[in-house]
Amino acid sequence: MITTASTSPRTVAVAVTGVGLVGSEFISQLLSVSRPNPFRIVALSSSKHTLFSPDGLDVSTSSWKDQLASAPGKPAADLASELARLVTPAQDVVFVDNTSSESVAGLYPTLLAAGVNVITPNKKAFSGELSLFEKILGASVESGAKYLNESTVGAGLPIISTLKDLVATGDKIKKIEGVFSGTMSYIFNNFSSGKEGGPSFSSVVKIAREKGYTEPHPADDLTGSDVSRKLTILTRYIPSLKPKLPLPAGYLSVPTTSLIPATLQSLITPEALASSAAADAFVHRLEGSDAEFDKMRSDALKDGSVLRYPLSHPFATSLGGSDNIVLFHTERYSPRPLIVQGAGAGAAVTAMGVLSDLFKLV
Ligand SMILES: NC(=O)C1=CN([C@@H]2O[C@H](COP(=O)(O)OP(=O)(O)OC[C@H]3O[C@@H](n4cnc5c(N)ncnc54)[C@H](OP(=O)(O)O)[C@@H]3O)[C@@H](O)[C@H]2O)C=CC1
Ligand SMILES: N[C@@H](CC=O)C(=O)O
Ligand code: NA
Repeated sequence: MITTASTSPRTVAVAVTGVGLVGSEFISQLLSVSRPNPFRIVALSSSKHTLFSPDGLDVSTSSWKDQLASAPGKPAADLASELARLVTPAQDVVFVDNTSSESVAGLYPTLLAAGVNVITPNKKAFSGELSLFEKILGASVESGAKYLNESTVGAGLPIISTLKDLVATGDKIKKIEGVFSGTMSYIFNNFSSGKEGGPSFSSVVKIAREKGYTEPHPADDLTGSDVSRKLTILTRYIPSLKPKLPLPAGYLSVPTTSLIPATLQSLITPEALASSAAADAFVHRLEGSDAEFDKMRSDALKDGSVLRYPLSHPFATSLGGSDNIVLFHTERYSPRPLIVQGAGAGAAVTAMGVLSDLFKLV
């Protein structure tokens, strides 16, 4: 819980779990916060190694990776218990989950119940079983600890905060439309730009991955499940759309069309989606389907379309890079919608969203 009335300067104990693309960039941004930096890093952890010091780690941008690599492991649940013990009326504790792990997401209710704030770009807890989401809400209300997840939709773009503000101030959401995938945006902006020919589909997916736009396994983007998760997250902030319990296992409310070629379908299993070796193999195998995607591109052009919209649609040519665009049509923002647009994927903008959530807490 964050309080404002205090006579001594407060510091905030921050534990960072997941030090991949977004996590590393987040640590770098956090360590670069201008003085006085209110944040003290008490833990850094990957799935194999954990650095933990209740008084604050002595780490720098150039040293933390080596320090972490030589540290022993600690299960995330044990770290959660240690963090719970750090919560006192004088000390705020924040758990920052930069993984895409469901098991780490499953710890949020326990952390929140113990008064540990949770900040994350991980979509799993907010787009999976509704019962987990409800436990998160309940634990947060009961203890006063906050959870903030701006980067789960549109990376650092203010989409969740905008939606929450609209709802909290009594506006009525009529429709939300947009482009919710940085990866899809990048792929289609570069693969099918409305001109004859162009790069191969697999090469563009590979570059999107190298640029850090894709999920750890790019199939999570190409199946549409990443977009489905984001839309599910948004629906949960719209009171009139709140689904009713009980929901079937694995429930996701938003159906999407998959771009995975039929020949590669068998590679997409839950185990594969959690494996970086499987992700490498998948991207490699995608080359075998390039001719299929070339044909889709030229067929679309013959119909006066790019591979997502007719050329006349504003989204067809007005977006570049990994841009997302979200149009909120509401009672107040009508007939012209409130529009949020900008890069919707990549380490820098995602970590910025996570760090800005941290600033919102203090
Ligand atoms: N990339 C982007 O543009 C955006 C990403 N996001 C989200 O940000 C999150 C991170 O993405 P990204 O950095 O690209 O993914 P990465 O795969 O690069 O990083 C995730 C890290 O989590 C670690 N990890 C996995 N399980 C655990 C665990 N149990 N405990 C500690 N660490 C663990 C993995 O490493 P190891 O197993 O080696 O420890 C890995 O390094 C994801 O949830 C993603 O959906 C959200 C918006 C945009
Ligand atoms: N893989 C995602 C990253 C952000 O959520 C995307 O491409 O949008
Ligand atoms: Na966002």
